[in-house]
Amino acid sequence: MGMSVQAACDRIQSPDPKLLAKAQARLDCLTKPQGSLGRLEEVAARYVMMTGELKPAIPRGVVFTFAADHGVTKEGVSAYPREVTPQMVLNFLRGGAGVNVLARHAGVGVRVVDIGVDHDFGTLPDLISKKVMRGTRNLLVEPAMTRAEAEQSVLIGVELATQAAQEGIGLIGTGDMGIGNTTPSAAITAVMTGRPVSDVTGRGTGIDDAGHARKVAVIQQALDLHRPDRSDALDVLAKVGGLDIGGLVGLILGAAAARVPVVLDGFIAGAAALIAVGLQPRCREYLIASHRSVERGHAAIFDHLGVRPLLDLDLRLGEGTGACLGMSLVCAALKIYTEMATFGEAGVSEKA
Ligand SMILES: Cc1cc2ncn([C@H]3O[C@H](COP(=O)(O)O)[C@@H](O)[C@H]3O)c2cc1C
Ligand SMILES: O=C(O)c1cccnc1
Repeated sequence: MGMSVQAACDRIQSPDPKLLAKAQARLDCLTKPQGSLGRLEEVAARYVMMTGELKPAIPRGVVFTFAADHGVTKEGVSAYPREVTPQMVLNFLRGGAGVNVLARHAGVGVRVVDIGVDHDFGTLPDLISKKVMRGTRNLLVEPAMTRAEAEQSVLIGVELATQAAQEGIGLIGTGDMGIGNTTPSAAITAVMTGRPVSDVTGRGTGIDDAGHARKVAVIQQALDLHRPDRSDALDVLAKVGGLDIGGLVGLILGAAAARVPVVLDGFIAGAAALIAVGLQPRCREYLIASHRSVERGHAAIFDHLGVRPLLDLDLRLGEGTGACLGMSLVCAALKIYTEMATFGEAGVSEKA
């Protein structure tokens, strides 16, 4: 691969705000009261600014679903057993998971990446095999990853996003599959936003009150033990993160460097975004948040990033399900931008 995380960050440029104004000027000529398509207008204008395409084609979209296991599942922090991670990977490859259905609905592809599942899949034609190791270590007792392992996970995401951009993919969505991954996501959120652990820790797959209390205690003990340095986002990712989250961090950085907009899924994607923005604040400009998840702490991520989600559907699944819906809205916004008639073309009178 030969690239460092630093080099990946350095390639990201801030978009030109003049493009936003140009796009808004076109939107204001379309046959509707000014601003009446609200956030669809904002999304279209931001897409134009991010990509630099003043007449954008409707992009081909792909959701990358990063799958990995988490050592912290030993502590009883999920309502489901660890074996579900590889089982769901096979479900993704057969097209039977929630993300497959919503991806078909949205007209986007799904690419499944094994970045750290604790299972030997052998060779499966449609699985992107990038296993760093068979799951992270238990963050309650030791760092989840070494710094080198965390970097490796990020660089895998960078490489996949870079390749997708080279293929002409114009919209990238984030997806995750990893039993236990709301625990590292909450840990990252607590560190990066500075909020108390109990404020940003939710029920994930649906743990009960006792399980939730255990989850909060596990995260608090891990933070007390490892003291991750929030000014060094890679340190946070390594000590209390996950391989799936690392892949998403790289996906965001690689997409931003290629000027490909990234549609974030739920809470796990939000945690990855906190790390990516911690590494390179400029990548924030390439993010579109699809929805606000039920998971406690997601709102704190949006507050911290200054990002506003498009949808609020009480989703709490992950996989990239919300991202698919968000990508469909991005395409709707771009069709408005490119297909609607202007006042001049349609002979409609403008505002008095
Ligand atoms: C059948 C099934 C399918 C899923 N697809 C995504 N997740 C989601 O739930 C997990 C995170 O929640 P927790 O931290 O509580 O384990 C992740 O795998 C996430 O992708 C699923 C979970 C299950 C059980
Ligand atoms: O917000 C999410 O993406 C989420 C929430 C709970 C469980 N899995 C994923």
